[in-house]
Amino acid sequence: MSHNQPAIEVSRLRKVFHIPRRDPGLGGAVKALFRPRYAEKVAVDDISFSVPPGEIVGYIGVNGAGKSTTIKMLTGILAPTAGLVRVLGRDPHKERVANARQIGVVFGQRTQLWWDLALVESLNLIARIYDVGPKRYKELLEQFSYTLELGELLAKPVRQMSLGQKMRAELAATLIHEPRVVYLDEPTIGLDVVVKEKIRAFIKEQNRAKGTTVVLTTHDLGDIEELCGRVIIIDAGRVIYDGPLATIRERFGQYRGITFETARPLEHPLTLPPGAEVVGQEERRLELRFDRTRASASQVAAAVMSQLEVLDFSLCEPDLTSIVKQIYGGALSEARPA
Ligand SMILES: Nc1ncnc2c1ncn2[C@@H]1O[C@H](COP(=O)(O)OP(=O)(O)OP(=O)(O)O)[C@@H](O)[C@H]1O
Repeated sequence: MSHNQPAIEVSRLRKVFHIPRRDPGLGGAVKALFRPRYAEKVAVDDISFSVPPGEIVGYIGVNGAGKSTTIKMLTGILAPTAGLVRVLGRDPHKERVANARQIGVVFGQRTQLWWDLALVESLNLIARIYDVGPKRYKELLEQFSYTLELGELLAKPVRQMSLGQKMRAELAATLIHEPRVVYLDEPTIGLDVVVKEKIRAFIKEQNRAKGTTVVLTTHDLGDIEELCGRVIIIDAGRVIYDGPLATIRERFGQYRGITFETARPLEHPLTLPPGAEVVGQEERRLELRFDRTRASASQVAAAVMSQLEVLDFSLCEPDLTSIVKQIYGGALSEARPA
């Protein structure tokens, strides 16, 4: 691979799924058997981007946006309907074996470890499958044991591990053959803050030390904040933003969310300070958003509490759904969808 060749290149990529459609009931089942009909679902709709070697890029979007489908085409599991994919210069679907040697994948919920084997035995096997030399393997095992704190986990079978332990084990297994490109799908989902931090530090270190290219899919904006200089936001199969995280932070860091738990459901409209608005409401939960340059959290809280009996409230950072909504609303005029 030459120096200026991107690690990943995707051009006009499309994936269309054909979903069998049938009328309800037995009649429908019989009819479908003889004359199957299909509905088309365009999961990835003309996506292009390229990732230089050594970059950590956040690939984000709300549920169903098309992230996993893109990753599956990048790993070679799925063939594109149209368009081009190149990973380290290869077509990942046509050259699956060669591609697999140089990539690593963590899919949040699934495991590549042997359920009943002690972690170290799984790692031994994986190292052998990927031809990791014994000396290098020993070094890596030591490094990983240190940064991922694998210590007493090495002797433990995966079935006995907690969620956070499993994820640390999974990362070790994925990186033990030193892949040049790594796809991480929700690597910190469901984990507590301490484990999240460990995992983020590990990813950062691998990237810095080895120039590993990382594509990170996550709903956790904390992961993105800490790891990614660049984000690609997709929605309904299309790229709606591709650029520095800093731009997103500047434009949206302005907004904060505040959620109230109230004694009774809201019955009348609220009077709020300028820059504050209600964005969600259900039963006894009230979600507000406010512009930090125009109102403070305490002003908003005081206004709500003077009109409603509040049991509890919490502040939150802007989430992805609200960012996507604002992009559609024109918050990033240079990145508006076509
Ligand atoms: N094998 C399949 N057959 C039919 N439709 C599919 C298939 N896989 C995905 N889809 C559909 O394609 C769209 C994109 O799905 P995809 O899994 O890529 O989204 P995602 O962004 O990864 O979502 P999530 O964050 O929920 O994982 C969804 O509407 C989904 O229902």
